[in-house]
Amino acid sequence: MGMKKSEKGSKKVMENKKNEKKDVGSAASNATMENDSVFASCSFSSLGLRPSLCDELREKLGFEVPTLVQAQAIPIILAGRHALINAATGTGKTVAYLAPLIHHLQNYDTCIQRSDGIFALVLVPTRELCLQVYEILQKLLHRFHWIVPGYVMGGENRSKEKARLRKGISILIATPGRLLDHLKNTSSFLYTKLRWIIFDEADRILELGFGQDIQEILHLLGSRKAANDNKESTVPRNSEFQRQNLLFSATLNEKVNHLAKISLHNPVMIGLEGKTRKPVSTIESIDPSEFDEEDEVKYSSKIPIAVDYKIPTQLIQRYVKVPCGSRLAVLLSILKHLFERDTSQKVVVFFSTCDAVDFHHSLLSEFHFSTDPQTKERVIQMFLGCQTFRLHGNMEHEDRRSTFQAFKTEKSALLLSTDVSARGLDFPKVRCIIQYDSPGEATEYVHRVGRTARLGERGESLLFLQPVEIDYLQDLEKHGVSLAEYPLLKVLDNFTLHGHNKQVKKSVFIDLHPWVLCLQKALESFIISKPKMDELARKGFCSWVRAYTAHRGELKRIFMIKKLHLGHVAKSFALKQQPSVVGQSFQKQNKKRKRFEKKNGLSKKRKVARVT
Ligand SMILES: Nc1ncnc2c1ncn2[C@@H]1O[C@H](COP(=O)(O)OP(=O)(O)OP(=O)(O)O)[C@@H](O)[C@H]1O
Repeated sequence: MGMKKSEKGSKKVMENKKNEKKDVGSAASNATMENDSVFASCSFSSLGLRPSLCDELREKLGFEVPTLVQAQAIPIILAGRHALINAATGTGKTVAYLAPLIHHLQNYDTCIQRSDGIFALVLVPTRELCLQVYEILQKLLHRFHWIVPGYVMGGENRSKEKARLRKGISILIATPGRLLDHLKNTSSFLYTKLRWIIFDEADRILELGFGQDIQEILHLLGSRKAANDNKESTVPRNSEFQRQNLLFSATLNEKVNHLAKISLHNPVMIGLEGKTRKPVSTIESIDPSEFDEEDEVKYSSKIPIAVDYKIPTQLIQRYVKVPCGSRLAVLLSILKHLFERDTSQKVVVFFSTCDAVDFHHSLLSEFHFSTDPQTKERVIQMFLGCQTFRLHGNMEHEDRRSTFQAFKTEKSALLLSTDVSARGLDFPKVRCIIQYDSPGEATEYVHRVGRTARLGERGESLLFLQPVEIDYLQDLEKHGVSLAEYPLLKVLDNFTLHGHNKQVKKSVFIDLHPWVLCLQKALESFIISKPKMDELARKGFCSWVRAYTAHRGELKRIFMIKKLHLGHVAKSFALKQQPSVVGQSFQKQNKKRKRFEKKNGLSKKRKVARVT
């Protein structure tokens, strides 16, 4: 390779670096930082990217101008700085890191070769995100055929991955577990020329419990420094370049702090306005030359964490308060309303467990409904006329892959998913996000709703809360997220029940609303008539209760299983009775709940509410 062999090559790299540093300032002045706009008023070439790459961005991805985060991050990354980048969901962070890598790799004097091994490593939390980044990379590298993209991830065939690594990959996208596996067991995996390590959705990687793996990966790659020390690991490596590590997420929390400390050297912060000692609202203020030794110590010892999360300003965020026993009927009603309002649209519903996804998926794929049970000639039709997909971590790898691709390309469809879809996935034209099971941490709320309203497009989100969970809104408020109430009764009143819709006085109580009662009855009859569905409902119920008890920290106070009536939870799975074989722990929880109700006089209140 050129720069390894020739002095001229390395001189050129140095010269390029100097020019890149100069470019930081000039690009900065071109990027207009308007708060409400997604795009910057400058061109990709003014950020310092090579013309051929700018052509590729335009021709292969259709990107004419950079987004704001791209305008901020690209010059910094081109300048070789470590960076921590925080920007709202759907604002173009992927290309913000891919473009500078490709710029550098196409810039080398002599073309890089497969035998050089990897130059850049992108770590992502999920398989779907791995594939998504790989696809974008493939498109961007179309004309730069000598730069080889590749991926390794859980679920794939190890030997095939080994073979691909042996042949050589220049930019590798990986999930942490599988990467560590190859680092330890694939002798032909060459990473002596590794120059960039990028953590996409850094906080999620850590939340998924990959912290230990990441430390080991950084250590094996020779890119880890001790937490209290700015020196990098002494693991030998053969690289003419300085390492450059980058951390990206729409939500940076305390967990990222340690990772930043051990992996970033004198980082530039982007998108943490007001939280850093030096404001970073303009690029000029983060000119690398401004950083001194004192900054370095401060920045590396404590990364400022944004308290307020960035949510697309055009997103309409609402919550709906639903009594536990009516949750299922209300979910189905809202979905029906959405797909009748707009027959061509995409909606994602988030659940807390894989079993809950399976149950609701089977139900929605099979449930028929007639609003007129009296007439002889009943018109029985599918309750929802749209195509329904499911996605979760317990699915077969290939099913997961095909669902992900199919939902991407569909024009109108419903996706039922666990949080495996919450991070980074870019499904075009998703119009509405429903969080049927609450997300727990506010960060997850932000990422789930971030699957809509991407890149300035419109979108709406709806959070289901039970009356006893309503304090969760305050938790979101603490992060600057406020939600308006969804007009549920108005939506329910619009459904017609043949035979008695005009006469029936509409109820102000959701659980006594005639439409809800009728639908709930039909759902329960449907489940009872299908043993397979009944089994799925029971499994869904059990895993839901387990997940509910797993809320952590502060949230335990809000999501308390003992505040719930398990019979009502069973109703939300269209089960007439609470499953009897639910294990000792649930029975214990039930007793606890009863004691709690007795102590707080809740059971009386409940009875009163039912009478009214
Ligand atoms: N400069 C651009 N011009 C037009 N479209 C763009 C541009 N940059 C990115 N996009 C598009 O914007 C969408 C969001 O981009 P991307 O997935 O990179 O966002 P993100 O910030 O990483 O989101 P998340 O936080 O959810 O991971 C994608 O569909 C992408 O193709």
